Amino acid sequence: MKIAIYGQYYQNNTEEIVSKVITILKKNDFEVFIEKTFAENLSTISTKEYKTFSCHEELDESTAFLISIGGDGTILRAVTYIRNKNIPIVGINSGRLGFLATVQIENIELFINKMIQGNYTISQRTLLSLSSKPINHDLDDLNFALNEVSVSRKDTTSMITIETYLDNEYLTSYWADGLIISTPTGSTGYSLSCGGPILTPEVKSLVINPIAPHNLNARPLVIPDNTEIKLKVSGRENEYLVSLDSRITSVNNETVLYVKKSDFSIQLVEFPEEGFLKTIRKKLLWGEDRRN
Ligand SMILES: NC(=O)c1ccc[n+]([C@@H]2O[C@H](COP(=O)([O-])OP(=O)(O)OC[C@H]3O[C@@H](n4cnc5c(N)ncnc54)[C@H](O)[C@@H]3O)[C@@H](O)[C@H]2O)c1
Ligand SMILES: Nc1ncnc2c1ncn2[C@@H]1O[C@H](COP(=O)(O)OP(=O)(O)OP(=O)(O)O)[C@@H](O)[C@H]1O
Repeated sequence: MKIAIYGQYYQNNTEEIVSKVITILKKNDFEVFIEKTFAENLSTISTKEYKTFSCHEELDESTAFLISIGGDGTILRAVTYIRNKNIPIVGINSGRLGFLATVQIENIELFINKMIQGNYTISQRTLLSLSSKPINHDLDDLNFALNEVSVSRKDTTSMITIETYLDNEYLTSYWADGLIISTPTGSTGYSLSCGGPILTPEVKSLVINPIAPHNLNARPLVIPDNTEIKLKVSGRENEYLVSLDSRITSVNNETVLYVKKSDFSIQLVEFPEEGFLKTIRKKLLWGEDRRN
């Protein structure tokens, strides 16, 4: 069986983490594939010994799991390799928060063995896809997001106006720094920081959340995830920013954006000991009250 390993950064402890993972995988006769740039930085790993992949086309669809080593940012990047291949992601958290990457370094052996033995569940995560009129080639290839699509002001402190339509029906024009359209997964990311609600991962909804609206009655709105959202942006500058997770580009004000649920989802491996409810308690200190 094939297993892919992906990491974005190389740190002091990377070597140790990767060799721990590989030792277990080899013991269980897995065929290991490592992302090329990541593998080239690993001095104790011979790239000749392992096959590598350097783009999504080179990641085989028959890969049983992709093990992501890093933080949440690394998982977001891993998604750009997996796309619609249905390869489940196991996130080892060597980063800070590790909200999506739930396996802590000290538990690598325990959880990789659980993965091998099938003691896990799959959490299906909705993604958003983005299209535009006129077509913008910067948005062509990586036009999907696990967390959110956002628009925001560019090169100005002046707010932008975001005319918003749901299934072609006018909703409102937000006057704000920007607007976030978040998936349930993204509801604990940027949207949360802008006062948005937390959605449990399997909820079939999206959140539309203005960024710092200068208005007392603009609140986050939860909508069904089969809604198509149309955005028309205007402002003092000729361009605005569009982000998809950690990726960002500029588009001009004539560009109309269409955001909708992608036709594929991402599978996150979830271990019963590290489920979503425990994660929000542990990592967001959800509901913690020092008086009790
Ligand atoms: N003010 C904010 O809170 C803010 C601003 C911009 C982006 N972000 C988030 O950062 C993501 C991009 O990640 P990056 O690594 O490039 O940026 P980064 O380095 O600024 O890290 C962002 C932080 O958000 C956390 N995070 C990311 N996705 C999360 C999720 N689904 N649930 C809980 N926490 C999550 C990460 O653990 C990290 O601590 C975006 O998709 C967005 O959700 C947050
Ligand atoms: N391959 C790696 N090996 C060891 N440590 C890593 C590796 N990749 C990332 N890290 C650590 O994780 C940090 C954050 O990584 P990443 O950008 O993936 O996550 P993030 O989006 O900042 O989220 P988080 O808050 O979960 O760390 C890095 O600055 C580094 O300290």
